[in-house]
This record gives sequence, structure tokens and C-alpha cells, in this order.
Amino acid sequence: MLRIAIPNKGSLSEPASAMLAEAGYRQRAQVKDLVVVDEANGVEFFFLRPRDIAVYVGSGRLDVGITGRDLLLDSGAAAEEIMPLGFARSTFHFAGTPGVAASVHDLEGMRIATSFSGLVAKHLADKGVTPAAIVHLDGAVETSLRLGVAEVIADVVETGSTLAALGLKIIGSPIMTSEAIVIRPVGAQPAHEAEQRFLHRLKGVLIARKYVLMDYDIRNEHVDHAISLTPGLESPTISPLHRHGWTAVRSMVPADQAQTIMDELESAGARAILITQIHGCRT
Ligand SMILES: Nc1ncnc2c1ncn2[C@@H]1O[C@H](COP(=O)(O)OP(=O)(O)OP(=O)(O)O)[C@@H](O)[C@H]1O
Ligand SMILES: O=P(O)(O)OC[C@H]1O[C@H](OP(=O)(O)OP(=O)(O)O)[C@H](O)[C@@H]1O
Ligand SMILES: [Mg+2]
Repeated sequence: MLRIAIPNKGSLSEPASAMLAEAGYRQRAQVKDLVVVDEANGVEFFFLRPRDIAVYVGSGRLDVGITGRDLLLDSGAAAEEIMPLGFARSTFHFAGTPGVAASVHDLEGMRIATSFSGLVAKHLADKGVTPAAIVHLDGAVETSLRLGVAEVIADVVETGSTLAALGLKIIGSPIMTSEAIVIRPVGAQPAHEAEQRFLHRLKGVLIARKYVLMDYDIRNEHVDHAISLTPGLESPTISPLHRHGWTAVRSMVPADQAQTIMDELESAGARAILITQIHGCRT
């Protein structure tokens, strides 16, 4: 059986489970369930702390896992990213009270509080900066400044509202950008047929979320122009309409551009333009 690590809590947990359900896998009946066996798909899911997932996968005890890119780098585990999943997007920054530092080089000799000590230590070493200390905290890192534990923090930023609420400013450029990813042990090949199927299913979910299906009718002489607006992933489907001189076109288009493309098709003479949501996909 393929053994997969899934986050049991935090920002990664719910979207990861939603994606697996969309991919047709059995999910937890209770939030406290630690293991779910999906016999039909040859998969066993282990619900683990997001931080521990890279450690389990890096050790080879589990075949694949879903975690954050920042957590993978922070762990230093011998696991590698094989697929980005597009949720739990964030950036990772240094921050402090206004004026405390302008760039990473000003952090020399300062105390830096973070939940990502491995990631911060590596980044500072790469930049040739030696802090006085990296203070490891489990969370609520922003509060550490007010309590005098550190001069600067390094933390996850999504909307920036936590920093803004405390009057803190970002220092320098982002240390990294992160999102949920699939990982496997460094150098491992897909061990099981079930692993290939798992990756294909997730890829299918990503495409189904990103695209919609567009149908429209257009006069034959405008087909070439219309197709340049809706080229599809490979090639659009073209069928003759019963009404003479007209063609029906079906194509996949990026969901976030669908309305603009409809405007352009309408101007190009297309009629009966329909959008249908895609519930599943294999390319
Ligand atoms: N506000 C956020 N928006 C988007 N992604 C986030 C946010 N906070 C954390 N993450 C991402 O979630 C992952 C951290 O997961 P983890 O579950 O350890 O922390 P968490 O989501 O902050 O949960 P908690 O702090 O409640 O334990 C990282 O990849 C991080 O980039
Ligand atoms: O830029 P924002 O949208 O404000 O999001 C970023 C905040 O979200 C996370 O905190 P979380 O709520 O997980 O608490 P934690 O600090 O205890 O991890 C992160 O650690 C930041 O504090
Ligand atoms: Mg958090």
C-alpha cells in the first residue's frame, strides 16, 4: 500500500483534505482520526503534524506527503518537492518595528525570533550575516517583540494584516515564497503504481480547478479567429451545426479569463456562448 502523510492541523489541513476528496480518496470521518485506509485505491493516509511530515518522508518511512515548501526547507530533511498544489500560499519575511533595520545585512548581532529556525539560519548563513541569537518560538511570533525576547522576527506573511495590526514593517526582500507541495524522499522513484495514480489525480484536480469548458457557435468564416481566442490545452473540438454555415466549438479556457474571452468571442460574432465547470480532468 502507498503510505501518504497528510497535515492533521493548521492552514494546510482543510484544503489538503478537500483536494484529496476531490481526487476521489476516502477522508477522515472524525478530525481526530490519525490513520485512514483507502483499500479501493491502495492508499493509507497518516494524519501528522505539518512540521513532522518532511521528517517522516525524508526518512523513507512514508512514500509521499503534503506539506508547505517553507516547512520542507526548514526541516532540512532528505525529501524533495515533486508538485506544487496552489493553496496555503504565503511569503516568509523578516519584520520589526519601523526603522529597526532596512535590510538583512542590518540584522548582524540582533536577536531574531521565529518558528522556522532552520530556514532562517540557512538564509543568514547564505547572506554572511551572524545574528546574536535565533530564538525559537512555536507561534504568535509577532508578540515576541513587545515582550523583549528579540529585536526582529522572521515569519509567514499572507495578507500582511497581522503585521499591520501590530505596527510592524517588513525588512528587506522576501526570504522565500511558499505554498502546499507534494514531497517524496530525495532521489526516490515512484514506488507504486498507486503513487503515479495519486499524482495524476492531483494534477487533474489542479487543472479542473483552473479551467472551465467553453462552448459557442460561430459562422464558418470566423472559426479561425475564434479559435485563436480559445486555443484550448491541445486543440478545440469543432463540429458542424445543423444550421448551414455555422460551426460549434468546444474548448478549455482559464477560468480567470473566461469573462474577457466571452466578451471577445461575442464581438467576433459568436453566439450561444456557454461556460461549464469541470468536475474532473485527465490530460
Ligand atoms: N496565514 C497563512 N496563510 C497561508 N499559509 C499559511 C498561513 N499561516 C501558515 N501558513 C502556511 O502553513 C504552513 C504551516 O502550517 P502549520 O500548520 O504548521 O502552521 P499554521 O497553519 O500556522 O497552524 P498553527 O499555527 O495553527 O499550528 C506553512 O507552509 C505556512 O506557510
Ligand atoms: O499575513 P497574515 O494574513 O496576517 O497571516 C500571517 C499570520 O498567519 C500565521 O499565524 P497563525 O494564525 O497561524 O498563528 P501562529 O503565529 O500561532 O502560527 C502566521 O504565523 C502569521 O502570524
Ligand atoms: Mg501558524
